[in-house]
Amino acid sequence: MIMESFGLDDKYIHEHLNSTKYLMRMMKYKGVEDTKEEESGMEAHTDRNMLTIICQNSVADGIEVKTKDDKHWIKANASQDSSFIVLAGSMLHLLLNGRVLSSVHRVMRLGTNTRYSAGLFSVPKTEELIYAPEKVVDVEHPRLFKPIDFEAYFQFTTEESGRRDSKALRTYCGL
Ligand SMILES: O=C(O)CCC(=O)C(=O)O
Ligand SMILES: [Fe+2]
Repeated sequence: MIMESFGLDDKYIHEHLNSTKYLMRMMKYKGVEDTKEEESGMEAHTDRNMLTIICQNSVADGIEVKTKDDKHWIKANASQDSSFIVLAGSMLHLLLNGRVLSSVHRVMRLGTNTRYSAGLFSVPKTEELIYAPEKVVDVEHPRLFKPIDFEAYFQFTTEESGRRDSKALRTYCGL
């Protein structure tokens, strides 16, 4: 499991799991008119939650992930072995002190067929402040973010149009 490989023990992981809730969302994207090649389905953004698992129907791939150098979009097609796409959100980026990147992604509507997707979003429960544990902080990896209240951060991103801002986390609580 991802957290164990970062040296976090069972106790920490259980506390973390107990502090997480799960939301499931089904999404439907209309196909484009056959005169058009492709159109936006969901604009570029970074998920604000912890971890997202997306399952998209084979009719239309759709999800594209931005490369780290910010120059290209790559189609994030589910492989033949697994039909899921896993995306790290801003909260996982904060929790692991930047060691996992939360990718900027978007949905494109390609072709005339309707695209359906199902997303499972793990979301921190609001009572707990979220911060990187000492295990992932050291001289080479100084603490990047202040502890935050997820709900307050979420609110910030809606007010400051931060959903479109891939640097919203840094702006809000960067050290
Ligand atoms: O519908 C999809 O495939 C992805 C949706 C998405 O990125 C989101 O809801 O954050
Ligand atoms: Fe997303």
